Amino acid sequence: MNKTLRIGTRGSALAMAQSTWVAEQLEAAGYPTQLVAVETPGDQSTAPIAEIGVGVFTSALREALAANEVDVAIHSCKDLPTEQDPRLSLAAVPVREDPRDALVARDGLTLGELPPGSVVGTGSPRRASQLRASGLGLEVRGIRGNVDTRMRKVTDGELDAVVLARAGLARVGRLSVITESLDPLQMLPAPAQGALAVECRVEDVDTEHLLQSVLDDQASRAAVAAERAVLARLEAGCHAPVGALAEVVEDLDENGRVALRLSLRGVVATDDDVLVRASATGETTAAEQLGLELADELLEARAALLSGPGSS
Ligand SMILES: NCc1[nH]cc(CCC(=O)O)c1CC(=O)O
Repeated sequence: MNKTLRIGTRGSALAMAQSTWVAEQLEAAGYPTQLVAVETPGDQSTAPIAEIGVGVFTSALREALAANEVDVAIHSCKDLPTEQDPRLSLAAVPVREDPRDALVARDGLTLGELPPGSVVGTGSPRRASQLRASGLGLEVRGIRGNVDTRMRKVTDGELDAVVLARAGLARVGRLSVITESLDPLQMLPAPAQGALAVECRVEDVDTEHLLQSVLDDQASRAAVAAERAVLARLEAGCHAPVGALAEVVEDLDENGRVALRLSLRGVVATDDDVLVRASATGETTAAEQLGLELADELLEARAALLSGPGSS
């Protein structure tokens, strides 16, 4: 098979970097590619993402793919809605970037060095809840815009710091602006942060196999499946901010033998920024099940907290 693969991409610097990387992998494996620009309403809007919905960045690309205008769609996996589009197949989850959130602060400061009252910008309710729960006395302010717009607010002195996905900065070659990569204990990343999702049409099995064999990474796919299952069940049960992170680790299986297992952590915030946490370990082959079980644990713990002694 040597037809040119048409790769649909958004025009932002991050999207172009991601699509170019995928194209390079495919070209290196002997498959000719062509990048096709697709505009999405999410790139035009300046409203908070929490209001316009997470699908804004991905739906136009998915429509172009379903309509056979392109053969491959590349998304940031964390921007993808949790329900699979029945017309499309998630053909590959490539090796994931470092999933941590990153602090970009004035004067090279780390999170712990920011004095109480410092103003930290983020448009993400998940990051906001974890920042307010940190006990550092930080003031959180909502922001949006591309990486440069957000960072300019720090250099201009309007904000003391912003929190961004480390992976986004890595992909556009801007790791040097980071003043601290935040430990997941302090800031659990969004489900699937740092991972790409590569989709094709469900009936295009040749492309599906090709994408899978060249690009798919089993450990990244399992981790993302577990994290997105946490999100899917929590979306159904409440609308609170969610963080989740799964990692493939060496552990003992049920028979006491060393095996690669999936270690999963989750956090959900209450309306007044109390954080409820849970963790679990399971088979990499049952990633989704592990995520669903962890979500149930989080929902129960959250319900117990909200109805517990002290509340009326
Ligand atoms: N919500 C926008 C978005 N979608 C994916 C990334 C970064 C790359 C990634 O997480 O894969 C970002 C920017 C950010 O959160 O700072």
